[in-house]
Amino acid sequence: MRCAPSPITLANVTVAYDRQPAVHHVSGTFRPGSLTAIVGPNGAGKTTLVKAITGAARVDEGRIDRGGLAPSDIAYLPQQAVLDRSFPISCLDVVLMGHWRRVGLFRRIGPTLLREAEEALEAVGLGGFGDRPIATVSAGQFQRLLFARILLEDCPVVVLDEPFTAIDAKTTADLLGVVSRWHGEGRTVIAVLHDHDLVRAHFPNTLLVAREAIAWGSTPEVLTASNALRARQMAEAWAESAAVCARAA
Ligand SMILES: Nc1ncnc2c1ncn2[C@@H]1O[C@H](COP(=O)(O)OP(=O)(O)OP(=O)(O)O)[C@@H](O)[C@H]1O
Repeated sequence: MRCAPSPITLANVTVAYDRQPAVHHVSGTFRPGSLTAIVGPNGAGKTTLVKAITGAARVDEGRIDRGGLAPSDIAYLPQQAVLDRSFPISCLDVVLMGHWRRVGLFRRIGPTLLREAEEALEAVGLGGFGDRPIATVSAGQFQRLLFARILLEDCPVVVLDEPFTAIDAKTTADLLGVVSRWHGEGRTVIAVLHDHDLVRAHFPNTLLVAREAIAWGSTPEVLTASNALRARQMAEAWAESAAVCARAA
């Protein structure tokens, strides 16, 4: 790992689009080496929150303390829908992009880096796929590819947004194995997920969001029927046309 993970602390974090808060007043800490699921109804602010954590969205109020880590120390896998697979490059090229933080865009990729990329492809079950154009791989194979790229990035913090959506059971199981490997290596892993059974089985900690943090702690304590009901009620009560958050910061 490039460096040790630090706690990531959210203090009263609000993120807004056009002054309309998407998620607000979230406080809490992702401990170093923790494995946390972020769950909540559609439109609850999960993606917005992880974008703020990775530095991809601006925090309007409050603060995110990454404990000295830069946003570039955080590997981020966005939702599949935002990724364009028509780009004419090979699977190996995609994985090699995982090196750029360490070597820059223009340094020659030598045999060691190339071998690491091939090993990453093997690790996600895509040995031999290096020369394939990305337009020819399935959605599940492409997700494996993106996990291989994160393997190369070697970041202390990994943030995944809905990594198993539209992915079959075998691919999900294999990629959960990679998540478990990252956790075992002491990295901090945060994943936005919708499948509560999967969260219960594989994620020790959970943050339940419905525009604000409904609960954050150990998964069995967070994923209760009463918290789920509260989250649903909060999400349904949210008026999209509501004015700027009225609650005092
Ligand atoms: N770029 C944007 N501009 C304006 N509003 C946005 C933007 N992105 C998200 N929003 C709004 O912010 C709110 C939270 O969206 P977000 O995508 O963070 O929720 P989510 O919990 O990840 O949802 P889902 O589970 O459906 O992916 C929604 O009301 C959404 O319409």
